[in-house]
Amino acid sequence: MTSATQTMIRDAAVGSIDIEAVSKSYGDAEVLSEVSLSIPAGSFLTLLGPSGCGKTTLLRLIAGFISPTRGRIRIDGRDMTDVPTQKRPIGMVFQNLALFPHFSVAENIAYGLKLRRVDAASIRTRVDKFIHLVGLDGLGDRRIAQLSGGQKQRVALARSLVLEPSILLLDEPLSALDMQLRKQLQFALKDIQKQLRTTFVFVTHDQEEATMISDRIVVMSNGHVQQVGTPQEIYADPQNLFVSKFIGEVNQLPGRVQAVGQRLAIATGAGTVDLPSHVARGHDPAVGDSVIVCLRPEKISIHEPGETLAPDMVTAAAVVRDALVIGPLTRVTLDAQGTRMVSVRMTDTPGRIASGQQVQIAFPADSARVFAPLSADMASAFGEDA
Ligand SMILES: Nc1ncnc2c1ncn2[C@@H]1O[C@H](COP(=O)(O)OP(=O)(O)OP(=O)(O)O)[C@@H](O)[C@H]1O
Repeated sequence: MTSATQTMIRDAAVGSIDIEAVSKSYGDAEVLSEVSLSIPAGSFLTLLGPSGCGKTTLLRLIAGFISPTRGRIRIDGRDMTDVPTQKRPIGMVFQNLALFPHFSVAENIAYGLKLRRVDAASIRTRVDKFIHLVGLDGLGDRRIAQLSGGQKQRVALARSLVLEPSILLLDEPLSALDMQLRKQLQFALKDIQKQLRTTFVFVTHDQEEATMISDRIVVMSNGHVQQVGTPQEIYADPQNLFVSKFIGEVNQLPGRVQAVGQRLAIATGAGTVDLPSHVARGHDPAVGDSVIVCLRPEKISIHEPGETLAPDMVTAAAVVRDALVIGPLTRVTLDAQGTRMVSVRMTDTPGRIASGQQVQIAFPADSARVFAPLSADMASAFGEDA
């Protein structure tokens, strides 16, 4: 880290946000329901969910563009619910950049400082610092019209950050960029956030993007928070079927509960599976309940029929449909007695895999998760009937 960036590091104690039981209605329609969320100062938090789930509404509430119907919003412990936007310690970056096209990069970045009547020498130093921070060295004199989409987005970022807000709100800032540029900017954003320790609240509907850049993710649907956690927690231990399906790929075995107690016996199309009862999430399954057994593809291993496996492995007979090599990983699609399953393994894993091959698939019993089926409104987010 350069000494220039060191001087910009803020006190990590500022920039915390507390959202307390916030609801927002438009007419009869409640678009956010009782959302409570604590965002620590200096963290990178992402609001993730399908279109229309309320991400932008929550961001606009934090910004103060709109007011909650119920609930309070605090910043650094201070009630900001009725404080106007310009008095909140907040900067914003949107997909629509609203840069001044005929101004240079430096003039765009300097704009907010000039409005604040900062002296010319300080403006020059700060603009140079932030041009460097966002990786635009040497482009200060370029017109905005002469920049690529990614470079423009970097200017927008610098223009907000140069005002040194303790919180930066970012609403799908990368969604107009092509994949490669998007990846570069994701790394740049994460790096800049780490250096400055500004609190970033980032909105996306792209789960891969959320997983790449966030310290913590808030998964939302239909105006409700479904789960808050690190990307790893949310992937490894989703608390309901919506989160499980929304983050990463998941195999689903619909089934009916046959026995409960210390173990759960669940009859599925691929046979009866016997699981420890602690793998159930979000509900206590009862005998007769319809449930969905979920498995991440990397938890499913492929073996010769009849091969003896460890006692904690759940097994089922299956036929290989196809195997696709994607660099270091091979994605194997299987038919487990009528249920489509996907297994992902390292390409250099020993053992032959060929279409039509009869195999035994297996997974550790405690790697499964058992959920209640999706409600109709949640199923619609995946284009499904419940
Ligand atoms: N001013 C408004 N008046 C009425 N309804 C609104 C208004 N603003 C948003 N909504 C509704 O609130 C819901 C949440 O909208 P919001 O923009 O927060 O969703 P989002 O998760 O950001 O979606 P997207 O990813 O598509 O931007 C939607 O059903 C939307 O139609």
